[in-house]
Amino acid sequence: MSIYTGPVFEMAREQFNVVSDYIGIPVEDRDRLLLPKRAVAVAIPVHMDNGRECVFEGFRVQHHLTLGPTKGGTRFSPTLDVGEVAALAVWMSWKCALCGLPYGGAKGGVTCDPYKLSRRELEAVSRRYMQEMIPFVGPHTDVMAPDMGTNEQVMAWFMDTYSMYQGKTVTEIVTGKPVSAGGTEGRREATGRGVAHLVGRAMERLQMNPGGATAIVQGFGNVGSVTALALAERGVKILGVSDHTAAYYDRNGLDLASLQRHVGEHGVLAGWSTEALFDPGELLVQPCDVLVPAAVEQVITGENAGRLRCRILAEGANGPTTPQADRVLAGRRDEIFVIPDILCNAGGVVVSYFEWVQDLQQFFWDEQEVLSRLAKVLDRAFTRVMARVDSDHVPHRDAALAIGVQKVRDAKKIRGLFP
Ligand SMILES: NC(=O)C1=CN([C@@H]2O[C@H](COP(=O)(O)OP(=O)(O)OC[C@H]3O[C@@H](n4cnc5c(N)ncnc54)[C@H](O)[C@@H]3O)[C@@H](O)[C@H]2O)C=CC1
Ligand SMILES: O=C(O)CCC(=O)C(=O)O
Repeated sequence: MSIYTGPVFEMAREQFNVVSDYIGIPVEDRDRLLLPKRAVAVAIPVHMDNGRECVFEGFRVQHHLTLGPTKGGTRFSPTLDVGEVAALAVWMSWKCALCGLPYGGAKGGVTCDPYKLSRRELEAVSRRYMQEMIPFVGPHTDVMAPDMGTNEQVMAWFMDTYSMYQGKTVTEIVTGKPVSAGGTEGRREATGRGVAHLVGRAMERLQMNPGGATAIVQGFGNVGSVTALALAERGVKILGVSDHTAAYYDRNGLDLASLQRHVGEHGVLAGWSTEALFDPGELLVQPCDVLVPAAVEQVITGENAGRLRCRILAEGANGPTTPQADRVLAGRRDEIFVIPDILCNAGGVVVSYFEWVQDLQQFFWDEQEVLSRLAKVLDRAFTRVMARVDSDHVPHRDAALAIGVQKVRDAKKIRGLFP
């Protein structure tokens, strides 16, 4: 029996099969493309502040090494399992290939609740996780980055731990580090800014004006908060936001600066206001021009997809939309413009690629250079996806996935990995 089980991996498999049918990949070639090259599971013993020892489970899944090292984030979440990590690694592969990055996909993480760990405990978990992973990662093997539940500080601890074991500083072992520790300008904001940039491209195509448009954002961490701010900078009014502790809605628009101050002080949205409190489940189906799921998987489902009242669905999160929802949305193609996750949130890994390149060269760019290169890569990917949608009349997700999957398949074929 496969170790890759669970609803999130099944979702990645179903999407892959839909696209394989579309581009004609024989059934017997599919496992070679879908099943990860390697999966590592480690135990992470940590002395907790209460004096007890707690052993956390950690994972790293490297999907394929055909185009270069593997690349992808690290997730700290209480429900994480190897099936979810593998799905996220598979999606990283298609994303990197779609954007023309010289990487395979990877993902990793620890089954823990970062909101319940003290700073000392978080540092201990982070350092021990990297220490256990040292034999399996490297600047030309597998390069980690942040994902849900981790941040620049965790990346700095990863880099420091790896470097201590090498006896020298190896900044290129992880991306998403603070600028002061060898990171690049623009990485922290890259995913959210990329989402807003692509919303802008979608609006151009739909002949919509961002000034006066409205948005709702689920998730108010790195991706959600930066997306909300970047959309607001373009003139979009933010009507609703949520995180795992609270949801707020105001049809006149929310005060983003105040929300950000609150999260900066308290770490979560809860406690910001009593008047604007809203039912989190209902937030996604409120009328708006742009809906941005920027938190967990599988929030747009077969049940609520028919009730969405947005014009653009911009998938900041990985895997927010189930295949059942995709079937509903396919029937609503003229009403809802989907920017699929592997395109929509690619800004993060694109700037991670720039960070890796800069670290390898020890030659650093200014923020303007990072941003203009980011826009170029995202524009190219957007144009390619839209060209495929126009020529083949397929849903946007299928077009994006087809480009990514085909690129990996071609590389494997030319290297002789298929009979
Ligand atoms: N950080 C990055 O550069 C990238 C992140 N992503 C994806 O974006 C999503 C968010 O990641 P980050 O912002 O980095 O994580 P984060 O840890 O900074 O923030 C996650 C946010 O989601 C909220 N959240 C968690 N469960 C929720 C729920 N059930 N309902 C509503 N909100 C919930 C949290 O409270 C928090 O506000 C994930 O799907 C991640 O894989 C994708 C590409 C790059
Ligand atoms: O920046 C990276 O390398 C990966 C970011 C990530 O985890 C993602 O795009 O889902």
